Amino acid sequence: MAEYVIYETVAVLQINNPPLNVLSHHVRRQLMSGLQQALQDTAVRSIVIMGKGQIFTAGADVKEFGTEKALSDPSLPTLVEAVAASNKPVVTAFHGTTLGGGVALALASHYRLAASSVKIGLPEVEIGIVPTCGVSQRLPRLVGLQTAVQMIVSAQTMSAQQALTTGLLDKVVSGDLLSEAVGFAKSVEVQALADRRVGSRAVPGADTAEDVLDAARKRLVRRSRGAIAPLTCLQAIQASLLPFETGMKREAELGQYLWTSWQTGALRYAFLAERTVKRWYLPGNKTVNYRTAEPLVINSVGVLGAGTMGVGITICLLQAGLKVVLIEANKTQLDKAVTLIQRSLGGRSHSKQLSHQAMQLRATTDYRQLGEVDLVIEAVFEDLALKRKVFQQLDSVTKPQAILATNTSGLDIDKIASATQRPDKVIGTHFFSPANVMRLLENIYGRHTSPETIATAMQLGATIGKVGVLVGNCPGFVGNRMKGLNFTEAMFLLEEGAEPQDVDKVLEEFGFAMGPFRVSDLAGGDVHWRRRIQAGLTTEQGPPPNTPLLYRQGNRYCPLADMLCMQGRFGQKTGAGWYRYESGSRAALPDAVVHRLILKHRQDNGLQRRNISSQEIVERCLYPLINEGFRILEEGLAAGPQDIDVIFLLGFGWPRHTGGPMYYADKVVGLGILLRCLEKYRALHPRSAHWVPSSLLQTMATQGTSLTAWAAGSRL
Ligand SMILES: CC/C=C\C/C=C/C(=O)SCCNC(=O)CCNC(=O)[C@H](O)C(C)(C)COP(=O)(O)OP(=O)(O)OC[C@H]1O[C@@H](n2cnc3c(N)ncnc32)[C@H](O)[C@@H]1OP(=O)(O)O
Repeated sequence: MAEYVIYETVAVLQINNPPLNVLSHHVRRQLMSGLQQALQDTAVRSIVIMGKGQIFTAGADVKEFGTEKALSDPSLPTLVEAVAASNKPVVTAFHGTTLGGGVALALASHYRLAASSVKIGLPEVEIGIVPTCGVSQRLPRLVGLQTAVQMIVSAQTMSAQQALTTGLLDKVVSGDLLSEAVGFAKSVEVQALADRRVGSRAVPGADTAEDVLDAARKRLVRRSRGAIAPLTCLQAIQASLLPFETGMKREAELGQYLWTSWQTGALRYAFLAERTVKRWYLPGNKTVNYRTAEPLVINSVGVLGAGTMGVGITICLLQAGLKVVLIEANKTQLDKAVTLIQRSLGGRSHSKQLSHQAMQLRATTDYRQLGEVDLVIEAVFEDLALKRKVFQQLDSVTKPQAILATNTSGLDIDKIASATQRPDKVIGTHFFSPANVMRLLENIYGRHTSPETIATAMQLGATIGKVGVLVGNCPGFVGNRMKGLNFTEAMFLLEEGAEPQDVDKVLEEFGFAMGPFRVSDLAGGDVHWRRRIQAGLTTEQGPPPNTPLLYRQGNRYCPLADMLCMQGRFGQKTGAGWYRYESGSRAALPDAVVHRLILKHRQDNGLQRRNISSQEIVERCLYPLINEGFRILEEGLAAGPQDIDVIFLLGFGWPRHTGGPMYYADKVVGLGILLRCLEKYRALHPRSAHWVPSSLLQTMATQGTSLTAWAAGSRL
């Protein structure tokens, strides 16, 4: 709701819709009625709009989007224009965070005041919409095109000081916001309003406008990769160079275009899915969930292994204010790690002083120092035997109630847990590299993992700023199990006629930051080669004895990746992989050596080259992965499609504007079409088991059920 209070001549309208004061329909109705009351009351000479609670407002109510309420009277645009038309001065005074529609209200007001700690932002582009309600027209008039482009297209927040400097704010206050705002409103009651209306101003620096817009357009064409919102937002900003009323009409047209696009739905879904997965439960037993399980309090964490992952994990733990004991047997490696950590936390660069966070780190070669920690994250080399040995040791040196987490990207959690006397306290915490940057944490529960252990790992993820997704235990877990198929098919495409750069280009145009071959070169081809060797699919010298070159363990197999690794071509780190790299450069250059290798492989094995369409590349690389996602749901290894989608959005660079693999299958491709496509490729490639459609997909496609609707119904 919104509250209405009079302070002498000032009417104060306070939004009170906890926790985030979103501008839901009932709030808009009350704000509108308060505004009308203030305009009619002759004793009122000025109006203040502000928020109660922790923030001013998180903007329009995203959960209302797509429902009748979003457009019900008064809609947000109607309310904003009523504020703009007020013949009494309106002062918007904000604190905490002010986003989207909140900024629209402020820009329509005659004066803007903010607490010094405020963060102001326009996240609309991230949910695929134009900042309408006049934002794209008023903001450039107030702060200039350059800053408007920066704010609208990057969606980054601005501090109060920056907002003051750019002219977005009239005043930053440090005292009590309500009394400051009331005092300020009183002081402007006699001022003329005409030149306070932002819509009546001209855009400053209009003579350099084309240069600014051109540069932004070029940047966005390069970066957007299929997402339509950023360029559409830029078009709306460009319209601010037109007369205000014409620009507002253009803003509305562009707003409508995005509002009705499928990408908006996908981006909104992604926003909500990231929050939905926090409400975790065991797919097979919903009684074990975020409400019933209590996390342990974690004050100190041990990290075992000071390699790249161990360092990244340590940094995020320290950044969250936790105490960390970092253990590494190799003293040189340990010292190197400590330097990296201290540098990353901002200590030691200009002074001898360590940052407070860095001081919470104890680095040692002595395992026994783990005696007092509440939880250990093991981050040693990805080798089951080694991890089992380490867990045995951990079991004996840590206190009995300590939780033991393993950072593995696919090893069996139960086998690791069985090396200890406390399998109930063992859990997988799969961090993604770089661990201090990537927001995903895939948490894997084993057969014996207790609800308390799960709750603690999920809570720890939130504490260190990650989005934790709970999944069941299977080879590769959810992410790598699905992702592996993408690479498998990408290689088959090479056998059939494509080059690595063809496949990468198509998937980059689809929206991935990097195609599978560039990713492989970045990650290092040897990592997966070792895994294939461990799985008995290949050896360091080539196929295992008596094994056909193109088939392994009953399935079609492409040996090209193994052949590259046997030549020491591991990717960027060796200067050559699927591409070649000139010294010191990360630019992937097509390599004649790889071209000839593929050609010879085709000739030696009688593989016919054919032209492969972009559509086939997309279908072949993505549909098996999606099919595997259905199998994962069927096997009860993920609570819902949102969990899988969040894993791919945050861990594997899946283009956000498509919502994630499961949303994309459901809402963009269509389950019926997906099923028919899988059946087509299954007939063409009978020796690849991943083309066999999952029974869940078959049932849903045949019954015409929507996956996302089914999931929304079953979620806690
Ligand atoms: C019709 C007019 C069209 C255009 C003009 C106006 C457009 C807009 O205003 S679009 C909306 C712009 N705002 C956002 O996109 C807000 C995004 N929200 C956030 O960034 C964060 O929520 C936050 C920084 C504001 C707070 O973060 P945090 O404290 O971590 O909380 P959570 O993110 O976990 O959120 C808690 C809870 O609130 C729900 N929520 C957040 N924002 C909105 C919103 N704008 N509308 C509806 N609900 C919102 C969020 O989903 C969480 O709830 P659940 O756990 O139930 O999902």
